[in-house]
Amino acid sequence: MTRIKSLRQTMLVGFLLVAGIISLVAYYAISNMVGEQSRLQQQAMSPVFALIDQELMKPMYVGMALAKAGVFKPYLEQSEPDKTALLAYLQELQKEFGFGFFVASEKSGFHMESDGTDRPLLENSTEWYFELREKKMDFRAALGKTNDVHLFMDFRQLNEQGEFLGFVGVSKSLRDFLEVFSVYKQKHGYDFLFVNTNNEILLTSDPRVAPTGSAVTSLADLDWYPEWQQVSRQINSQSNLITRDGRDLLITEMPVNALNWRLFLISPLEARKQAITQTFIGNLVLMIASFLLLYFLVSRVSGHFQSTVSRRVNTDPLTGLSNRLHVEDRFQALLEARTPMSLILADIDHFKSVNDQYGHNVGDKVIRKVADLLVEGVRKVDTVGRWGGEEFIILLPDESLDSAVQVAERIRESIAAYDFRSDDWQLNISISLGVTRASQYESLADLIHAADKALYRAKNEGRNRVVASTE
Ligand SMILES: Nc1nc2c(ncn2[C@@H]2O[C@H](COP(=O)(O)OP(=O)(O)OP(=O)(O)O)[C@@H](O)[C@H]2O)c(=O)[nH]1
Repeated sequence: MTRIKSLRQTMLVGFLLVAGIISLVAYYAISNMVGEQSRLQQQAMSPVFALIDQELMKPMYVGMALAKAGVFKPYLEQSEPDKTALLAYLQELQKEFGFGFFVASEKSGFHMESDGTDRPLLENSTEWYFELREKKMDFRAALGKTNDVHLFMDFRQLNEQGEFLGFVGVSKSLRDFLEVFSVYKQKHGYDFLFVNTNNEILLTSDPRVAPTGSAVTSLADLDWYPEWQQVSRQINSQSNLITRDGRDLLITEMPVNALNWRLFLISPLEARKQAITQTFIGNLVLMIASFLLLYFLVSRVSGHFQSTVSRRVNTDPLTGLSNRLHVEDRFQALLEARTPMSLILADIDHFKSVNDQYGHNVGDKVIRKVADLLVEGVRKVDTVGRWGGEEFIILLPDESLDSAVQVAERIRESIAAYDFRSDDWQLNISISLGVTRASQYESLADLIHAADKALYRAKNEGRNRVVASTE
């Protein structure tokens, strides 16, 4: 009972241990995946912020600072400003910051750029100026429609009295953007698109949809956009997975508030998948190892349980010999295998007087010792069982009656010669044995009946002897 209880406890502890390991591994696996996903997400995003900052925000803030400081106002307030000095100033700024600067004067009606361009402000050639003036816009970032497309950031200029003086600002060639973008694309593996409120693509790393002097591509013209829009509406997410031509694309939308634009990041998932697959394989190996451990533990525990149970079911508790059940099973197995065998039935002589004289404990000790001597006297293939109180049975496969009689005789002698003793007792013990041989298809009961008759004769003939069955 105690053994079963401790077995149960071991199993419980084992299961708890393995459940704990599996939970830990699962937790570790999930947090690893999430961690990996976040790492990749961050890895993808951080260069984008650097890009926006360096390529867009910096020109915008420089333009804004110059406009606010009013550095061009002296030129804008004069009807005939010193254009040579103005151009020199614009060029100096371009050299300093690495992008273009421009001034468009309402009073003297010209538009001058740091690359030397100087053109009159006319409704049919500088529409942007008149459009911005009409709309009274303070700031706008837009593409200039010339052959060499530029991004212009225009800042409105007013004098002290609030009268309109013109526009000043910065410009960057789209070619410059494309160069920077292709470096980013090569390094980080994704495309990006900047679109304005009209969904027009203003800046992009994809030359196929980059604006030209004559045409601007709309977001709606891109093959992935309708599906992306539908998914993002459905699940209310700005980051969605789209499959195009067998490729998984993760497309993320982010607002660029300062410019009133939106940025779309299009990243193919192959590289990300590889990293996640690696993490997954690592976790899978851990999982399998845990399951193997669980399997190992369960089979160890169940194996132990099974052998304990089968030992308990098949063994006589006093002697450790096979019990009746096991002897019967063993006999059946030999019968089915058509193995010829002999059978010995042995009984301790005058055992009642041992109990009566020395008590049951001494009687038990004698029974145990006789059992040991029986086992010592036979082969490994033979089965020694306790049939009743002081009665034993031995199955001897492939043994003829004569040799079984010889075995019985040897055992009898060894027991008769053994000095059964302890501090306060000493006994002469003998056994009587009946031997029989099984012919095919005989039942165990029949065999025992024959052996019992022989044993009965041995007892009658004076005990401490072997009698072979004559049946
Ligand atoms: N100590 C002990 N005694 C047992 C056990 N099983 C049976 N006995 C005793 O064994 C004795 C068997 O006695 P009997 O069958 O009368 O025969 P016997 O005294 O051995 O005499 P013979 O067999 O005729 O030589 C009885 O007293 C039983 O109580 C056991 O497990 N332990």
